[in-house]
Amino acid sequence: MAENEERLRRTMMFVPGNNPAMVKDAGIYGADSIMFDLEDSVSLPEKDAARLLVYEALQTQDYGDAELVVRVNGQDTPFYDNDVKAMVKAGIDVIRLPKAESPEMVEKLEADIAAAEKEFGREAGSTHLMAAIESAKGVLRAADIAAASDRMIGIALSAEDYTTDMKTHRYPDGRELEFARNMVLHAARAAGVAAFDTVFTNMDDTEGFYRETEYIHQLGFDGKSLVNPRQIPMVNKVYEPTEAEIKNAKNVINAIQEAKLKGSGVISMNGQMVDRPVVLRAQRVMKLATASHLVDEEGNYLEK
Ligand SMILES: CC(=O)SCCNC(=O)CCNC(=O)[C@H](O)C(C)(C)COP(=O)(O)OP(=O)(O)OC[C@H]1O[C@@H](n2cnc3c(N)ncnc32)[C@H](O)[C@@H]1OP(=O)(O)O
Ligand SMILES: O=C([O-])CC(=O)C(=O)O
Ligand SMILES: [Mg+2]
Repeated sequence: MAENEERLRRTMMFVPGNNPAMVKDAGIYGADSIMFDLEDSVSLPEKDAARLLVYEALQTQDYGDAELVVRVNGQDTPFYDNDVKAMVKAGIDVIRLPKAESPEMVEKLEADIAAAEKEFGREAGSTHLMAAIESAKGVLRAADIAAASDRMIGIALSAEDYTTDMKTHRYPDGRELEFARNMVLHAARAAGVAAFDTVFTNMDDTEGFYRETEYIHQLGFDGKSLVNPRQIPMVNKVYEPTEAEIKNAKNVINAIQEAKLKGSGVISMNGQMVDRPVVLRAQRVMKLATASHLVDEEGNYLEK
């Protein structure tokens, strides 16, 4: 799973699986991950048609470097088995389990994926999975859910269903989500997987979207689930390191390389101690700077 752990996942865009135009064009907006939805954006009569459409698109469309994810229907629905089989057969990168409430649910998905890989001649272990936490039960078991499978790439908070379960709704200040956000984030970090914040559904409230994204970026989330392509550049903007952060990160990496040549793991740079955590943070800044096209191949800041 090494290559997945290293992936940037700032933007994971939902694409309704029953909408041919959206499914076809989903690759043009530059999302880090494209998430085809077979669950709540697809009405019951359209479930089979959506699965067929996404299956076909995965065979024929070029989605570039984007990670391809599908949200299957829940394990308590008659659609789940066919969803998992078809998506593994099509070679999807990641299956997202909605409404995850226990590690046993993740283990079931893992077993179902493994069986499908065998049935359809896919490489064993090549299909990854993630879980969406959408209820009080799920939040309270987030740590066990996040650690339940070697195929796990991340867990996501799903606040629309979660606030319904909690008998509240979403407020502009997001205080109703504080506990869940912190639980999901800590569970993800403890398990060494990615953490995704929930969707923001008011497309006209740009200010509110920026406020929420800045907040979850500050907390430490890897990124957000999105519902609209207009949200992608806004998230990327928030995750873009500043010129000062990039220049400092480059200096840190240079300094630690020099120190290593002299056999030391810790040095002082402009009076500031530089050790492993500082270097790891600098490496993440450089990765985000590269993704934002803000540095050249040597990591030098590109003046705008
Ligand atoms: C609680 C939950 O489960 S949330 C997850 C499930 N929900 C979803 O998946 C909803 C996904 N989003 C959408 O369907 C739409 O973005 C809506 C309904 C929210 C807004 O739709 P619109 O007002 O038409 O969006 P907008 O005008 O910004 O669309 C601009 C372009 O982006 C496309 N687009 C919009 N949303 C998406 C999307 N999620 N994926 C791919 N393309 C999209 C539109 O088709 C349109 O393309 P065009 O210019 O070629 O015609
Ligand atoms: O995963 C998400 O953010 C969307 C979702 O299903 C929810 O909020 O219930
Ligand atoms: Mg939901």
